[in-house]
Amino acid sequence: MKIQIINGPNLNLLGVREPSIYGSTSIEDYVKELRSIYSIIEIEYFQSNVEGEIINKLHEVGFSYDGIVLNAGGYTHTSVAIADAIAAIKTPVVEVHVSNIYAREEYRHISLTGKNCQGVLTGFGMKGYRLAIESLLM
Ligand SMILES: O=C1C[C@@](O)(C(=O)O)C[C@@H](O)[C@@H]1O
Repeated sequence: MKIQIINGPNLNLLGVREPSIYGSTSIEDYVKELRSIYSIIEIEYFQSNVEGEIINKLHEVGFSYDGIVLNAGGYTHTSVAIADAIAAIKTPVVEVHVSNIYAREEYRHISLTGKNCQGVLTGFGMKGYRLAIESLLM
């Protein structure tokens, strides 16, 4: 089984960036932990601050992988193109947000991408990535 985690803009700074909102665990450490918990799954990690690179990655894995865990960061709220890419591929996508987007600024309450995903997990901290993997295993 192959799962691709895709993180969007600024999420390379998880652990450093606004720790009161996003916590202090780095994504590299968290992915290591996930790989040790789910040793039978191939978990690939990709991060980009560039919208087109996220779309290219969705296309690249979206017809062969078993699941995609996507945190599109700020593009969640703005990117018709990422939403279209999710709709275009075959692999199920689970959307994750570390923070609870509904408890924050109003412009974060809209997810353009969520509608094309199998489901959305928001506000569970880094645990959201694990919950998304669990949902893909069911
Ligand atoms: O970059 C991010 C991170 C985020 O996706 C989250 O994981 O909580 C929430 C977004 O609103 C924000 O732009």
